[in-house]
Amino acid sequence: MKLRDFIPHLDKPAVSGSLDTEITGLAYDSRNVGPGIAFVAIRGTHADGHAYIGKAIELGAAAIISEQAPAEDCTVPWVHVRHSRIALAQAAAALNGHPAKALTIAGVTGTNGKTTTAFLLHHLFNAAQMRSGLLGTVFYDLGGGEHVPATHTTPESLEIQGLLGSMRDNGCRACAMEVSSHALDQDRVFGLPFAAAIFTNLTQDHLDYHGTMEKYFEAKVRLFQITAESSSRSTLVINADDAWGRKLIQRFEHTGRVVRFGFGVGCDYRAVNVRYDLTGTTFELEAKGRSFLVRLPLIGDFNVYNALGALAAAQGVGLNLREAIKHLQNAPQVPGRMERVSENTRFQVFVDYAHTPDGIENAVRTARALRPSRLITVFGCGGDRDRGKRPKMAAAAEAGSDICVLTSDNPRTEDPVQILNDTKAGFARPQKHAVIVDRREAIQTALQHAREGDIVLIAGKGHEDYQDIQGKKHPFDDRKVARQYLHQLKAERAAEREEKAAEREAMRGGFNRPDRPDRPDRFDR
Ligand SMILES: CC(=O)N[C@H]1[C@@H](OP(=O)(O)OP(=O)(O)OC[C@H]2O[C@@H](n3ccc(=O)[nH]c3=O)[C@H](O)[C@@H]2O)O[C@H](CO)[C@@H](O)[C@@H]1O[C@H](C)C(=O)N[C@@H](C)C(=O)N[C@H](CCC(=O)O)C(=O)O
Ligand SMILES: Nc1ncnc2c1ncn2[C@@H]1O[C@H](COP(=O)(O)OP(=O)(O)OP(=O)(O)O)[C@@H](O)[C@H]1O
Ligand SMILES: N[C@H](CCC[C@H](N)C(=O)O)C(=O)O
Ligand SMILES: [Mg+2]
Repeated sequence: MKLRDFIPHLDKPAVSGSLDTEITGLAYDSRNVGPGIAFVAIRGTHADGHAYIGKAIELGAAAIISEQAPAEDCTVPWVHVRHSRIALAQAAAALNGHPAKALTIAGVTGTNGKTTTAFLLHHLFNAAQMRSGLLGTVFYDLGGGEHVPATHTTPESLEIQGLLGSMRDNGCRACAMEVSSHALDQDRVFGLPFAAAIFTNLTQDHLDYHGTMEKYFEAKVRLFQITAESSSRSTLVINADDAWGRKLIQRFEHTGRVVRFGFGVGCDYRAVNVRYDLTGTTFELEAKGRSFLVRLPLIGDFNVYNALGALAAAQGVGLNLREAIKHLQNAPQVPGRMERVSENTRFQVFVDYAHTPDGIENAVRTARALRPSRLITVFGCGGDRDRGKRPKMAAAAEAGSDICVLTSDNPRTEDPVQILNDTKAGFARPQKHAVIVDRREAIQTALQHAREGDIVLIAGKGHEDYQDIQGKKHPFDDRKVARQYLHQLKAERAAEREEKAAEREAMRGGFNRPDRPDRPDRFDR
């Protein structure tokens, strides 16, 4: 593409240099610049990309897109824009041939439930023969049969546009994507024509980044602004049981495109008569004046919300509701979300991604609903993240569990012991719980102490396969660690049983077996 081809897609840019310059790619990091690449300078939380323009020119940048005007003696083509993040999103869309136009995109935002809801929608699209991509925390599915590891829940606009381009090239017609508050704040999804937006809920998280709940909420609101503006037929699917959800409804009620979901009276998609078992949930859906029986192979009342949101959005973008309900019963297990890792054991073990006070409260309540003899909860709090949530997570874990085992969860650059101390402060009865820095040891201790009928809930890391310590990702997967140890315990217990059986056999042989003269019966002596 020539530089001139980008210009109509940008907002009133001031251009200097040759418009015939060939641009083969874009980069927002100077370290990825080379000949043919236009460098887009963006301001970040740690650095200002404008400080790296010199570096980008040294590396052969074909052009610069910047919020600053060029120096008078600058010879490199220069595009001066008002917002370089927005320019990045616009230029990336143009470079990839506006792939979003070929896709029905549904965006999911909220503190908890984005991954699960996006998974459900992705499944519903595919089951309706509408090949779908997926962008989210666990992996990216580009419709080509293989999963791409996720770098972010919602990557930078340049990556998003490239990923959407691959989806389109692979024959996708839809995309279910998680939209994080960071992404909204940083314009990573600028210009995407969302056909539906879903709001799951809003509770405390990421205050290290947003500062206040109000600002965190305002970031979420942007998805609904973008969606409302994207087309006159877009659908705004909002959890009406959530207090912030109701505020959102108030803001967008005038558009006539709000669809409410929840358990409350007055919801357009309402769940009643919910029943749980070890493998899933059954409920009645009241929608459009009709009632449907829904079977969801996921446990937890929070997943009823996720299913309602997914069904409402699916219908909003034109899928048949009855068909969607039928397909929901075959929805996949979301990796690391209330994932049962125990089989044929005397107690149950679940791995879950709860890493907020609300997430912990929900996961613990779900485990409780399965009526364990005791609930043992292993959890920790991430380093370099919202510190205010730490004691609240401890209080939530303690409130629903019989015993907590507090441990590390990605300490990142913080001192793990300090994180444990911050968290422990939220326990009302700290003496009841164990604090074990090493996560493997913590999981093993919980499993070792589990008795028949107990549930061990291992929360916080879900699908993650690493433990981030001082910026280094050490391989660590809660599910593997638990399974390995369960096998070890099983083997040890089998060996113990064999040993006891052998002892009993030996005793019996010694006492009662006249055919063994070497082991005379005690009573014969
Ligand atoms: C807080 C945050 O969102 N940070 C993101 C942000 O980085 P930053 O603002 O710190 O960037 P910076 O280091 O200040 O640099 C500013 C600019 O200078 C450039 N630079 C920098 C150095 C250099 O030598 N040359 C150069 O050009 C950088 O590439 C960047 O463009 O922009 C980067 C590029 O897009 C992101 O990779 C980075 O994500 C970091 C890794 C991160 O951890 N983000 C998390 C918090 C995040 O986004 N999470 C949400 C999910 C949250 C949830 O829902 O739970 C997500 O969507 O994944
Ligand atoms: N609708 C919901 N309401 C409250 N809690 C939920 C809901 N759905 C899931 N959870 C809990 O939150 C955890 C995270 O769920 P999920 O991964 O779907 O959310 P997410 O919004 O994608 O999280 P993240 O922003 O970290 O990617 C789950 O493991 C579960 O414990
Ligand atoms: N998207 C969340 C994930 C948290 C997962 C948890 N394991 C942790 O590290 O705190 C974050 O980056 O804050
Ligand atoms: Mg997620």
